[in-house]
Amino acid sequence: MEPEAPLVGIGEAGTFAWKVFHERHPVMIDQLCAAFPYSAGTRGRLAELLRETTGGVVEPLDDVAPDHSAWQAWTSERIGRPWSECPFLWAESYFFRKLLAATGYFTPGPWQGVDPFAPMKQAELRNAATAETLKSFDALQGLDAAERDTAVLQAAVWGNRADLAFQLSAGTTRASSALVADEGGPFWSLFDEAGPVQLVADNSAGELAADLVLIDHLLMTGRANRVVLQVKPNPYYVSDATPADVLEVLRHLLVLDGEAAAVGQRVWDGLRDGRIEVRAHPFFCAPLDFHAMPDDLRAEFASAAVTIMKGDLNYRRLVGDRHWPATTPFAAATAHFPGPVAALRVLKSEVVVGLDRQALEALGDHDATWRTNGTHALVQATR
Ligand SMILES: O=P(O)(O)OC[C@H]1O[C@](O)(CO)[C@@H](O)[C@@H]1O
Repeated sequence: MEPEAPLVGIGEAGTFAWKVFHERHPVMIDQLCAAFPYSAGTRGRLAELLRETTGGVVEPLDDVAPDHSAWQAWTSERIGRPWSECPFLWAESYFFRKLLAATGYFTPGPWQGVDPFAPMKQAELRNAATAETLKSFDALQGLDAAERDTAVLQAAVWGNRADLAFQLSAGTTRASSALVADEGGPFWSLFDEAGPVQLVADNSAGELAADLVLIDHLLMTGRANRVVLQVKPNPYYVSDATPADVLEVLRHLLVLDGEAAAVGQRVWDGLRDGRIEVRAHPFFCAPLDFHAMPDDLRAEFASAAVTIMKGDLNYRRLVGDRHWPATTPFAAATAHFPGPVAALRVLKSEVVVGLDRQALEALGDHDATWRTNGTHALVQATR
């Protein structure tokens, strides 16, 4: 593989990453200011954040949050440099960290610890589409084992469409078409004997509910003897799941009927007896890819029988947020990862690897909107 494929950057006007900063972020900030009675000071800081990140230079953090020194290390090289020169992955993460600080999330006072994205996540959890997804879990009971494997996997993959940052520009009604890589067979063969599984979650609400169904299924079928559900330590990328969101989704499942409630109860019991554990390593909000993960997290993944990476952002962090040729083998792009790994993702950014040439030709690489418009997904797996 090419080790030096260029990083995706945010500087080139009109590119997908540039649009995230110049078109999507202003909409998101407007939504936040409509959802909360933020003071003029807070609104001013949010406006300044937009100005800084779309035309300014990288400014240091001015808060004293517990993660301040970690961020100093992650940002020191870029302070004073134009945002337009920054890699997309780095820039987006720092944007969200600064956004939290601007809302007072880290400052003692009434806004400390208030998740600015909570209203959106709660609305998503209670909307009609999520209700329909949760109701559809009832059908699992009537399926045979192979059909149930397929249904649970599909729900976990397509659940990743429920991403509020993405919906800000893509709209909510997209037709699903296809899996650009469909390695369901290799995915299930990773679980040839029961072992500990790591599931690195992405979004809350319907996606997290589908992830809990997958976790329950792995435990119920004896493929996993223990599952660690990794979530974000802080609100991030709008709808990413935090520990508080896990509880919110679980409580929501428990008051429903049917299979959703049954899964909720089994997950609750699993949390109580230790077969399921929720963790929120600080690195999951770092502006770095998984090549740079710290030793303790690497050791966690190394001790897992299988790690499942959910979603677009985790995919970018897994393979590196670079302009890889799409035919770069998934195994080569993830060779740095310390154990068997699978990716379940709806495509919402340009990065993709592991496609065969024929599939790529059929998709038409001259019009690359399939890479970013949320109509395509993938299941990839490697030992
Ligand atoms: O929730 P997901 O699947 O990680 O998607 C988030 C994606 O949305 C974006 O913020 C913009 O598409 C990407 O940067 C990111 O990869």
